[in-house]
Amino acid sequence: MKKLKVSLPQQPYPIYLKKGLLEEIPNRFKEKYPSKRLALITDENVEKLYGRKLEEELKSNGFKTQLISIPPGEQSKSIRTLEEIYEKLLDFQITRGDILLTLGGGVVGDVGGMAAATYLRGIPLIHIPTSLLAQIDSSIGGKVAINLPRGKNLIGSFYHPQEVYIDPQLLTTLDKRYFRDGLAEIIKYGCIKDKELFHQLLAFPNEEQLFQNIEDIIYTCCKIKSHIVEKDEKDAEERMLLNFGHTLGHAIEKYFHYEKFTHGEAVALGMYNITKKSEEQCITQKGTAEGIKQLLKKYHLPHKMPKIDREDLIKTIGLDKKNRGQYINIVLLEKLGNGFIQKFSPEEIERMVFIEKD
Ligand SMILES: NC(=O)c1ccc[n+]([C@@H]2O[C@H](COP(=O)([O-])OP(=O)(O)OC[C@H]3O[C@@H](n4cnc5c(N)ncnc54)[C@H](O)[C@@H]3O)[C@@H](O)[C@H]2O)c1
Ligand SMILES: O=C(O)C(=O)C[C@@H](O)[C@H](O)[C@H](O)COP(=O)(O)O
Ligand SMILES: [Zn+2]
Repeated sequence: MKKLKVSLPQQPYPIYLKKGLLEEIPNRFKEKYPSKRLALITDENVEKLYGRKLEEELKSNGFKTQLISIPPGEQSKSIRTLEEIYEKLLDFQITRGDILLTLGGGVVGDVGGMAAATYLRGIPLIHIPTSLLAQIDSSIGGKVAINLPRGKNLIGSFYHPQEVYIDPQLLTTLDKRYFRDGLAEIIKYGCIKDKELFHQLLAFPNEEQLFQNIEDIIYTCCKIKSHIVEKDEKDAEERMLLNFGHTLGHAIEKYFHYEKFTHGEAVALGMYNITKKSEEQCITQKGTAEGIKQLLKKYHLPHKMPKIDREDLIKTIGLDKKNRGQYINIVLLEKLGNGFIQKFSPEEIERMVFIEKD
């Protein structure tokens, strides 16, 4: 078992990483949380694969549990789904002395975490991430959110879990498209902080070989994210680096109504196209964009900007949470492995997001 820690002064929490960890959870909880009642939030896919079995085993270990299953996919990051979760938590009469467990990908973690952060003004939360993206990104750092039609993650909070349990074994059932979603965020870490990781991803002959090394890759990503969150929990500066590719990426997701592109695909588009632009403006070292393009193509992630109404794009970018006053903060690369935050005026941003056809 590998263990990391997010050492936040008010609420440090452990991250456990081990193949087969899911099966150990009922016994671990029996020792750690004997009298707690557990609400288990998952989605309909993960419920069938893992949720029902986990609930049964928790029950046979004496826990009173309530399984709450939401439709899979981005559309569940909505006020309507959140309200449905609230109603079920109310029926279950969960209290602040109990635990809300999320078992799923980033969508379950975000909307389930939002419920934990707000129901009764806060219920203790534990994440059991089941997608690659959730294991290397969304289950750590405390960002929880839902979308509005006009913008991504516009409603949310910083609400950290008490613990995170990562079982890479669960990735064996993950659809390739969503495995690649997680790869986009791993590529992001390589771009902003770790060029060795970037080159390692390039060096794997194929996804199968990469998967052989997934536990070490997950550990590396969790370490990078934990370190950044410890330095800047609330996105004041350094943590914005984790948003590389997201200014354009979130605008793309929203423009296509959170349907056409997954989050990882949109972030891939954002990372490449903003770097192409910043290279053209001699902000980024020549050749960086081409390197990103090669890696995205290797793992079947998109790089060609879809046709988007410019006004809509500019308007959505104007809502980005990294903005401060009239200025828009965008994460750029000086070179591979070295991200930084650049401030743009609204006029300057027009030049940055006018994307010619590739
Ligand atoms: N809070 C954060 O810090 C943070 C970080 C990154 C991304 N996110 C958010 O995460 C979301 C994307 O997360 P995602 O890529 O996990 O998408 P997701 O939660 O929609 O999961 C993708 C699909 O895989 C299925 N699935 C999940 N685990 C599975 C498994 N083990 N086996 C088989 N199927 C499985 C799900 O049912 C779903 O159909 C976006 O909303 C993004 O904004 C949040
Ligand atoms: O944890 C962070 O900080 C991130 O930016 C991680 C991102 O990968 C993730 O998509 C996050 O939800 C985006 O944050 P937001 O503040 O732009 O909603
Ligand atoms: Zn992301």
